Amino acid sequence: MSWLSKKFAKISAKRPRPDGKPALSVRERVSALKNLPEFLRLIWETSPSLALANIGLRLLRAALPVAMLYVARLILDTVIGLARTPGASFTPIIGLVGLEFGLAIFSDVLGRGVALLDSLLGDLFANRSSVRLMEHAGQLDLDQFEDSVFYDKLERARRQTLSRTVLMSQVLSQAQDIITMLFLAVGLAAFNPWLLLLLLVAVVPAFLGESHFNERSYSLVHSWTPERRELDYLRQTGASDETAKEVKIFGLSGFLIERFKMLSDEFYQKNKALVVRRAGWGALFAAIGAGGYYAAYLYIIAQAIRGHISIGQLTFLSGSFARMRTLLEGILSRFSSVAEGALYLQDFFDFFHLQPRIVRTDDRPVRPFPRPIQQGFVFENVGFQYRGSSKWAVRNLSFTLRAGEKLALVGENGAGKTTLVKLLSRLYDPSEGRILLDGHDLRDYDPAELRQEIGVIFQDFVRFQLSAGQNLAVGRIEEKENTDRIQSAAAQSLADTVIRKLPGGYEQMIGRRFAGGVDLSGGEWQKIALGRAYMREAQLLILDEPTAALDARAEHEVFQRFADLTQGKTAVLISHRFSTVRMADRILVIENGQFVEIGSHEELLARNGRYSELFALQAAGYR
Ligand SMILES: Nc1ncnc2c1ncn2[C@@H]1O[C@H](COP(=O)(O)OP(=O)(O)OP(=O)(O)O)[C@@H](O)[C@H]1O
Repeated sequence: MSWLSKKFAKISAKRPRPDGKPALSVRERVSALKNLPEFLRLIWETSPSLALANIGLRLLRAALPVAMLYVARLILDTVIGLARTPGASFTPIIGLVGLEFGLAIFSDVLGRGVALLDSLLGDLFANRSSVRLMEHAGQLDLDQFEDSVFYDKLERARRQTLSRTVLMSQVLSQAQDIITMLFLAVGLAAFNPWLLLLLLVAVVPAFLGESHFNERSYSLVHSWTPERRELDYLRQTGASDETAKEVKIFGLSGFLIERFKMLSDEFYQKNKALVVRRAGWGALFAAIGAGGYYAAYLYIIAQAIRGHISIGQLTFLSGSFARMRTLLEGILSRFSSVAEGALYLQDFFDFFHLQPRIVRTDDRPVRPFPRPIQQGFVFENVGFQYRGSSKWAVRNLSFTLRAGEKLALVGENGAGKTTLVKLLSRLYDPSEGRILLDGHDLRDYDPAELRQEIGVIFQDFVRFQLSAGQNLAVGRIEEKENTDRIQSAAAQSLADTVIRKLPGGYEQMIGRRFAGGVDLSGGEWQKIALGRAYMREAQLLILDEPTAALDARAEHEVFQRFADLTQGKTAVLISHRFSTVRMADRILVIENGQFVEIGSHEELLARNGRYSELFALQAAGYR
């Protein structure tokens, strides 16, 4: 078995069988309907005026079919009457035909009005949902983004924002058709109530079939969310500017395509089996429905032949029956797709029910943030495990980051340096132990205020596809219009030398994603990202390998400036270059997430421990 097929077999084994027992019980499906009131409330809030207009037009539309059938009946009876009376006047028939014409035009106008309002309301709703989605995602914790179950929820919610507008039209059309049905049912019941029963017999099998297949289809799509996400990822990786370079160099195209084909083919086959069965059963149920209609038709014809009803009534009744059958079929099958839509809605709401844990809560009194920080940060036996990982990324970490000191973190790849920085900025909370700021747990401060006081530039900083000025301004987005501040941050981080060379200066779009964008070298991007740290008036600055891509001269200059510009501020530096590290007041060495030693460059060299060993190793490389 190849590596790929083994991995695939593992995935398939984990997934509930879509063609086996349904993933969701009937009770769950019915209970999903409880999401509809909340959904309708959201639609109403999107635009009460559009929603009201929509309901008004639909109510009018609901009454039209019965009115049109009734006019048609009058026309026929009048025609037959006129045919039997030689020399009779045409006037009544012209009036009736004119009325039917008017109703037809009115119906068309109403139909277009409803479609227009649906589309406007749907667009507004989709926009509003996307905004809510982004707002909510912005409040969630970083570790929630690193969890694949969360990602599946996010993915389903994202897909929902657009397709829910379809559900909206369906729910409204459902209400409209039910009202039309009631009007028609009154006429039919007055003639013979048994016809209503016959109608149900003709339609119910189709409804049951539809609901069954809808549920299967939902289970299939639901259980395939991770793979569909992978398919999107493969499609994106196989054809995007960001990956093109490595895909080409390593000849990965075939590998990606093979994986894509395998996954997409399996989904296609599963889905095909389902739709083929659905089509077969659908045809059978449609035949039962047609049988019911023709039985009723025969009965009504017999009544007309016996002279119990007029020809006009015959048309009215058979028209009502045919119309009701289509309506009822539509209502019932729409009911199951509304129920299905409500299931998807559950995913949408599930995402919004996810709550961040790192928030300001009422059960802990919030301390005002110290300005300035007096003592500093104390790590007390801090340990952290990433979600879903049994390994400790850091453990038993105890040390002090004094106020105003420059602390460098040294350790091999994977030692836990970035994790430590994420704990310091409360992107995560420790799994054990605690971090104190001026003697109080970090959790006693407002996380938003804490983050305002911390400026972090990560090694994998984001290359925003925005203008050069905006790329700096993201460090303090409230100041995006403050050109003086942006330019001074650029000067401090040496980004000004990069921006000066750009044809559009600060307005120049950078990155290649959009038209007119200019790409930068790794070091140039880094200088710009570094400028973000200077945009902030943070008391604690953290630079996680901020100079890795800089040349030796630029790095030296950056750190000279950094030392000057952060006078009196607390700073944490992560670097693999000892020439940089030695500039710090103290150096903390960690290994496999554990504390090894701490002290100044000279102290650590004198101690002859791990630091001096690593230092000697790097120095040897330069000799
Ligand atoms: N999001 C994550 N989920 C699970 N494990 C993670 C995650 N990020 C890091 N780790 C693990 O935690 C440990 C510490 O990683 P960390 O990124 O803190 O190391 P680092 O010292 O910054 O490394 P480097 O010098 O390579 O940047 C590593 O074993 C890593 O595999």
